[in-house]
Formats: sequence, structure tokens, C-alpha cells
Amino acid sequence: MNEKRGLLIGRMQPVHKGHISVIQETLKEVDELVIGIGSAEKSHTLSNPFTGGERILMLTKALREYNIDPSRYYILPLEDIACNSLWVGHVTMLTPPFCRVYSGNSLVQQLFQEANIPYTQPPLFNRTEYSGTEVRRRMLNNDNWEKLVPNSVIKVLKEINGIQRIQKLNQKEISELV
Ligand SMILES: Nc1ncnc2c1ncn2[C@@H]1O[C@H](COP(=O)(O)OP(=O)(O)OP(=O)(O)O)[C@@H](O)[C@H]1O
Ligand SMILES: NC(=O)c1ccc[n+]([C@@H]2O[C@H](COP(=O)(O)O)[C@@H](O)[C@H]2O)c1
Repeated sequence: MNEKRGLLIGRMQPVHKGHISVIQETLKEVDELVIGIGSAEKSHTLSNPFTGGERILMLTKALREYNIDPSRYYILPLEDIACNSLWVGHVTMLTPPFCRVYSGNSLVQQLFQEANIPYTQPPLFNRTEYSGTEVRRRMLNNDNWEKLVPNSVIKVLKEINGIQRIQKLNQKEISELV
């Protein structure tokens, strides 16, 4: 029998505990999960501070920390393209075959629906805290961001001087405004 394989997409700037929960929950529904790291080519901006490779490292270590069976998922970088109408083809060219997309992003949902690939909008866990925007905001302000991300992600962020990077990007943005 064919395996039921799903695709979950997120930018994961950075990986936080909401991502881990959604991956754990989705793995109850599918045999295998393809996890696409979105906007993989983007880095060094305030909304996308980390490179595709750094985010792959964070997610690999975090899924290992949570003892998620590595034979059940694939982690892939997905670069953006200029043309939305061609994006689903671009994604399916790069990923193992899947039968359903898991995403809360309305544009992602719309593009897959138009390509006759069904989607599920997964529930959000503790969204006031588990959000990339909130984690980055706290990183900028040195405000207790550590509890929002897995320990292994804290370790990767230390290795790559991630907090320093975000704070430097912010200073640059402020100095360009003045
Ligand atoms: N708190 C959460 N609980 C469950 N799933 C989440 C949570 N936050 C994000 N996700 C999942 O991750 C996907 C988006 O990933 P993304 O990295 O953009 O997260 P984000 O926290 O919304 O980031 P940002 O605030 O930077 O836009 C969503 O489609 C959703 O399925
Ligand atoms: N044309 C495109 O390249 C295109 C279209 C729709 C979504 N995407 C990407 O899908 C990802 C969706 O993830 P988020 O839910 O984290 O925003 C983003 O990286 C977004 O840029 C890309």
C-alpha cells in the first residue's frame, strides 16, 4: 500500500515550540512528513534573519531532541520564485510525492487548492508566545525568548551568534532611518 505522505511548509525564523507541536500532531495523521523550509534563500533581514542551512540545522537538532523518528520525515529547503502561479510546480518538482499540504498560510492554501492538492489548516498552539515574530521581538529586546524554543535551538543560535546578528540588523535599520 502507498504511504500517506504530507507536506508542511514554514519559514521557521527561527524554529520554535509551535513548530514542534504541529509536526508531532501532523505525524499522527500521516506516515511520512516532508518539511519544507520556506524562503530558504532569504537571510540577514529582521523578518528572515537566519539562512536556510541554519534553519535546517535548528530543525534537525530539535526533532532529534524531541525523539521524533528520523525515518518519518524529510527536511528540504524551498526557495521562493517570482511567479506565484508556477510555485506549486516548483515545490512538487523539489519534494518527494505528497497527497496533502499542511499550512496556515492563506496564499499557500489557495495555490495548492487551485492545483487540486488538498490542504489542512493545523491548529495553533499557544500562539501568543509560539510565533516567529514574537520570538524575534524578544530576541531583539533580550526578553526571555529562550523558553519559546527547544534547547537544541538555543544551542544552534549560540553557535551562529544569532542574537547578536538580529540586534546588529536592527541597529543598521535604525541608523538608516536617521
Ligand atoms: N504556535 C503554533 N502552533 C502550531 N503551528 C504553528 C505555530 N506557529 C506556526 N505554526 C505552523 O508553522 C507554519 C508557519 O511557519 P512560520 O515559520 O511562518 O511560523 P510563524 O510563527 O507564523 O512565523 P512568523 O511569525 O515569522 O511569520 C504555519 O503554517 C503553521 O502551520
Ligand atoms: N511564489 C513563491 O515563491 C511563494 C508563494 C507562496 C508561498 N511561498 C513561501 O511559502 C512559505 C510559507 O511559509 P510561511 O507560512 O511560514 O509564510 C514562505 O516561505 C513563502 O515565501 C512562496
